[in-house]
Amino acid sequence: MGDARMNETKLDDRHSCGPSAEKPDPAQSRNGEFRQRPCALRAERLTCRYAAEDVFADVGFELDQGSIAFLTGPNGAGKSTLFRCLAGWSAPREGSIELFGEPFDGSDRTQRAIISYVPDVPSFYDDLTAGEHIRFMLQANGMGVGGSKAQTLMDRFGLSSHLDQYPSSYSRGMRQKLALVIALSLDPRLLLLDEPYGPLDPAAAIVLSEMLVEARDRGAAVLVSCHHDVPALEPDTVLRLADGALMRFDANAGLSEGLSTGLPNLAERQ
Ligand SMILES: Nc1ncnc2c1ncn2[C@@H]1O[C@H](COP(=O)(O)OP(=O)(O)OP(=O)(O)O)[C@@H](O)[C@H]1O
Repeated sequence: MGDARMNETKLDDRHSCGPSAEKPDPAQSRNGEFRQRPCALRAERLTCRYAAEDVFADVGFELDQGSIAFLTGPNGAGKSTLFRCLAGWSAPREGSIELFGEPFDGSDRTQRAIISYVPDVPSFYDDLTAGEHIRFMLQANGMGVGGSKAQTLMDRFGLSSHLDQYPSSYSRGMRQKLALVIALSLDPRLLLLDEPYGPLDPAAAIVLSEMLVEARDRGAAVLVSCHHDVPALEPDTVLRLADGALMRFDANAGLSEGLSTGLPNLAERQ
């Protein structure tokens, strides 16, 4: 289920990723000028490990507001581990995360409130129906339950007639849709989705893509992990995590981090 959020935050409160006077900024371009752009998320030199082994080391990237990035990579590369770090669910062994220009370690509720994170296997309360989950999450985040956004999202996913059922009686795809409805109905400024397309049928996958484009259009930053091509969605950036390192492909420039060609298809990137 999406991360609990305590405050509603306006999306148009854009923060520039420009450098502070105190420290050098990795956004500095080759000619020494700074790229002033609205950065939602910045990870610097992240290292995560389980027991004595690093899953990845020295990983960094930026995600702009109003943009969608795909996170790809083979099984076990560390995508879910990276998501948990970015969502503040676990601490990196080394490195730092900035959320809209402020240091983020997951301890600040106001910061957590602007993130919706849907893990690869969303979990739900046993004794709440789908409708009760939605109302609970909206109330917990100080949002009115009378609004139609969650209802509209349920309609679009074909779940409206299942509001009174318990998620435990849902199929895997239905549970994924419910988690996505909750995450999106909270109007997050940063949306972290770990393999959301996996259990969705082709029609639902297109609906999700439409929802993510709408989220991007209203200024949200979206990071989505995926193993296969995603229908009806063009990312702005593709990140590939493999062998403990992160590569970045810019969808417009088609070039980054030493890669000299445009975007290969996702299957080639696995
Ligand atoms: N709780 C844990 N304890 C120990 N090792 C773990 C734990 N969670 C994950 N790992 C290991 O960390 C590595 C990265 O796992 P992770 O789930 O982040 O990869 P992934 O890229 O999301 O994989 P997939 O594409 O299969 O979902 C794997 O080798 C995995 O076995």
